[in-house]
Amino acid sequence: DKADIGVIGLAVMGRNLVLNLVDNGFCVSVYNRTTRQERLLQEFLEKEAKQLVDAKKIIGSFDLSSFVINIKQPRRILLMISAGQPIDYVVDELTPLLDKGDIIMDGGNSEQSDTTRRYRVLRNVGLHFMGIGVSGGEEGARHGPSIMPGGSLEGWLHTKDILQAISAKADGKPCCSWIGLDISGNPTSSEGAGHFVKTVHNGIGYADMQLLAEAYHLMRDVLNMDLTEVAEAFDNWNAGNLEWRLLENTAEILRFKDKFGDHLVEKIRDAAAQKGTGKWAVIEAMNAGVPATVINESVSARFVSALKNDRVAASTKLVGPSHQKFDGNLASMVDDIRKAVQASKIILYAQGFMLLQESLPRLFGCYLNCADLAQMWRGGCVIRSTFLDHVKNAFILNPQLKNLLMDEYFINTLADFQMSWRRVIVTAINHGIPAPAFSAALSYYDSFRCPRLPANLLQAQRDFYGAHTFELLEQPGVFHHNDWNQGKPQ
Ligand SMILES: O=C(O)[C@H](O)[C@@H](O)[C@H](O)[C@H](O)COP(=O)(O)O
Repeated sequence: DKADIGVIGLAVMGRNLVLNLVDNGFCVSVYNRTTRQERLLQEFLEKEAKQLVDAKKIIGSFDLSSFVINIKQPRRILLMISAGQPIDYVVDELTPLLDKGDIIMDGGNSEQSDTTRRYRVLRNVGLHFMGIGVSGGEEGARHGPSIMPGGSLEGWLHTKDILQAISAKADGKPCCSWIGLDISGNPTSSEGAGHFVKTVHNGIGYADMQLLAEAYHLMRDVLNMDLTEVAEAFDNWNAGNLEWRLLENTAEILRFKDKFGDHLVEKIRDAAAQKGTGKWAVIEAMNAGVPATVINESVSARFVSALKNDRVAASTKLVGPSHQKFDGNLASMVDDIRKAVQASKIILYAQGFMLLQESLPRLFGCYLNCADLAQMWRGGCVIRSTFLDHVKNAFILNPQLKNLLMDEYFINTLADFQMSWRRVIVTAINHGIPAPAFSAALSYYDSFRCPRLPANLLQAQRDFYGAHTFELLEQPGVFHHNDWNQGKPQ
């Protein structure tokens, strides 16, 4: 029997997706470039594949042409390899082996413009290219990731059944639906839109993680809570109405003790790495003119953290507030921090969805169904949480909603939480604890709800030094230049 689909790349994500595909009854042709170091295919066939009920469901090939021959036509091929050059390399090798109508899906974290380029090149030779965002790590790949498919609509028509079968489910619905609608809401091809949605997902993930890191920093260094107490607090929050995967994982991390009985997390060097997706999201936000300040601060916080040695040196020179013991009510401050996390999260998602709504038409000439996307992120992915139900409801109530902050549920939640939020940031400032994501979120909130920002002065300054002109309040759209030297002695 020929395989239903082919998978190239048997590292963590690839091989777990293969097992997930077999669990869902699909026969899979597998291939992995064999290098001296890597005998992933050999190992996979000898280990995981052997343990399967029906090992015949996996067809291993040590060369690309037999890998291709083993797949039913139109062939559906999923690449689970590192983004960048390796994709171009494999696509160039594959293309001559394929027939018109075959489909290549890139399931890695590729940059959207690379995906758009590949989509256009392959379209010209009759092949369907899709860039699909896959989120959820090892566990997600094995038991159901969130899948964000974009690119060739024709390709989707042939892969929808497989991708929705292996994806996570939330409320019984797959966390996988097509990304790319035309102006009247019909599905349309969308070039790199699927990967761009994944990039923004990751940017949001960075900020979700940063918010929890800032909460932990305050609870550990200002409230002097030990990590087990912090983990308990996080579990209580999760038992409440959050059900937030990252929060669950973070509590587990805080509890984890190494063989010496010490909290491992406290031994980890505080210099955060990043592979690029968060940065791409920020760059696109700048291009789109969208203030994605919470993601921006979270990416920058990783850059600051990476200056570990400089920070240690600076800590002996730069003066902060004298240490004061926290003398407030611990339980209410912990609850204030919970509200600060949730309020900041609302701002973060409002900015994230605005970035997507602004960018998809501009970059890919297509539109997004935001309620569908909230459903896609409701299960399987790194950012999954019941919070996304409120996002989904907001867009079901008003599909044209431009900013989540104008949705009733979020307006009321922010009204309830804002004073706690302010207390937390003031406490952080008074204790010299950095809270870039909390602060950026609150600043955006106060800016967005401010009818008169001081940007009138910015316009005057720009006109003063560069004659860049300004509008008058009573005459929007008409630009004036003022002679700021008039009346001055020449
Ligand atoms: O959604 C996911 O499953 C993850 O986000 C995944 O894509 C990956 O773990 C990140 O890309 C790592 O990102 P950094 O290395 O940049 O933190």
